[in-house]
Amino acid sequence: MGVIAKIKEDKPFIFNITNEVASNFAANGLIAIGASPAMSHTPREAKDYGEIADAVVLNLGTLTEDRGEAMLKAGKAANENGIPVILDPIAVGGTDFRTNIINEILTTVKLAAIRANAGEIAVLAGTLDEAKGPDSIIQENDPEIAKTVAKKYDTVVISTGEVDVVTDGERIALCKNGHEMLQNITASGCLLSSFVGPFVSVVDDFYEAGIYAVTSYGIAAELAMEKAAGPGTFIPALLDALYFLTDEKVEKYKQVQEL
Ligand SMILES: Nc1ncnc2c1ncn2[C@@H]1O[C@H](COP(=O)(O)OP(=O)(O)OP(=O)(O)O)[C@@H](O)[C@H]1O
Ligand SMILES: Cc1ncsc1CCO
Repeated sequence: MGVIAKIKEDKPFIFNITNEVASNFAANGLIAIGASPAMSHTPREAKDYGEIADAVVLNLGTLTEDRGEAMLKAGKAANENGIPVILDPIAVGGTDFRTNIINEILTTVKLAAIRANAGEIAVLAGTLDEAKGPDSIIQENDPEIAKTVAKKYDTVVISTGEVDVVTDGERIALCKNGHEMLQNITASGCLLSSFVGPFVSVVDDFYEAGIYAVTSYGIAAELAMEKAAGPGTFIPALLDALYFLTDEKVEKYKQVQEL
């Protein structure tokens, strides 16, 4: 059975501690691909959700003390139950508050994948001091930098930009699907981070799951732009394209180069 068909059959439960900019969009995107999302950010239910989810997504966008605490609790509960955890370290290096919590997550939670833009990945690698802001791309997407981060944290890295890099520290794929209109709406990266959730829940090899997720998302963006007039109409068109995406379309349109 194809990966998307399996997601539609399993309806994986994706627990998201995400930011309020992305929350509604990410929930809709997850429903569109066939997953079942929950968004919550209180530390009081993070452990319970972290124990029963099929994947957990930790997104540092609009960070608060409570959200940081909830992320650590959910991440640890997921680890204890063998549930994959995805980290989106938004604007790492930008403030001490978020950098410290991101470092605490990185050192105490085992991650299935880190999904971030190329600038954020460079900060995690130590080759750049700060990722400017949540929406910025300030850096060429360098596969070697992504590989360094994957090795450092023993995880899959999904480093996004015009070309997305997916690596587990050994294997590297350049994923070329996508559309620049993704840059003209907010939270397209946040939705992608949540979107990786259902893929790591149904594909055991998280590197392959990452490739399939970014490629599917990129193809949906390309198909959406066949209908959209600009950023405003692109958002619903992207949700439509995610809803109608199939494994056959992914096979037909995928542009993946393994190095
Ligand atoms: N120049 C580009 N051309 C085509 N697609 C792009 C380009 N830049 C980014 N993308 C795509 O946009 C999506 C989001 O990636 P991006 O690197 O912008 O994440 P981000 O900065 O974390 O986003 P956000 O903070 O807005 O949620 C990815 O699917 C990526 O492939
Ligand atoms: C704009 C914005 N601010 C905090 S999170 C977020 C969404 C994109 O990262």
